[in-house]
Amino acid sequence: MINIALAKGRLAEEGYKVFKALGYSVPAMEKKSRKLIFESPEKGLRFILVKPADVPIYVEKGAADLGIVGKDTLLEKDRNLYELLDLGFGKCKFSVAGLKGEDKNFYPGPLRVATKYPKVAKNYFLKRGIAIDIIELQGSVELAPIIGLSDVIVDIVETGNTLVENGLEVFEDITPLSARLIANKVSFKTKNGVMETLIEDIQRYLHRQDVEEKEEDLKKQHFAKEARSHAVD
Ligand SMILES: Nc1ncnc2c1ncn2[C@@H]1O[C@H](COP(=O)(O)OP(=O)(O)OP(=O)(O)O)[C@@H](O)[C@H]1O
Ligand SMILES: O=P(O)(O)OC[C@H]1O[C@H](OP(=O)(O)OP(=O)(O)O)[C@H](O)[C@@H]1O
Repeated sequence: MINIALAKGRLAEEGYKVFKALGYSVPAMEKKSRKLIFESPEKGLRFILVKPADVPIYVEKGAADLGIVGKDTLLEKDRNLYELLDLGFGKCKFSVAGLKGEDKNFYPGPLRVATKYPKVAKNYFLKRGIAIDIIELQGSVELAPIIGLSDVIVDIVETGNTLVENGLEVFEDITPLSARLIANKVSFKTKNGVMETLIEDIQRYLHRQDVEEKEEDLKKQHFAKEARSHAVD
């Protein structure tokens, strides 16, 4: 049996879609419920739904053989495991942001930084040689600069809507992020045959997705060109 830890929330949904597309569906998972564990003995899989921040520890300790989690969580938790694949969904970035128009020179500091990701923030500002005070929050970090709790935030930005709607803007981008497939180091060796098949299946699926996306882009470009040429006629 292969145990797979999925980060409850947006990544679990996308992650499950990958397994479903590969024929490893577990119909019970598609129903709305409060269940946290789903087995498919005939397919040799068991999915467990855990808090995003807990996925790395489940995998490091071997409670899960595989996991799907954001690169943001991997950078923050820094656990001893294998990062196998970039799954291409859950795309966003880590940024430093603050009140619009207040992108001040960060010196002399210390800069007050509100974040759910203290390790990432410390590493980033350490490399920049900027002294900081971390204000660790569990969410809604965009509030901190608005009410004067911090000078800036370090957080995930996807569309940028949360920043805009709260009168903030990106000052600096730190790094791009996306969902990753991770593995327990021992399971990777001992359950090698089954794991390898699963990983190869996922790789083939990602490749197909990539090709389909490129074809779709080409089609869009073609139609846009046609529309432009008709407009000129
Ligand atoms: N706006 C976003 N766009 C794309 N991916 C995101 C976005 N926000 C978060 N993610 C990714 O999804 C993961 C899970 O985020 P989600 O919002 O579901 O849970 P969370 O708020 O981090 O955790 P919790 O449920 O414990 O509060 C993040 O770790 C990140 O990789
Ligand atoms: O750029 P956007 O598309 O607006 O997305 C960014 C928002 O998404 C995440 O919040 P989440 O929904 O996880 O809520 P949280 O504040 O509880 O972390 C992140 O912390 C930002 O607040």
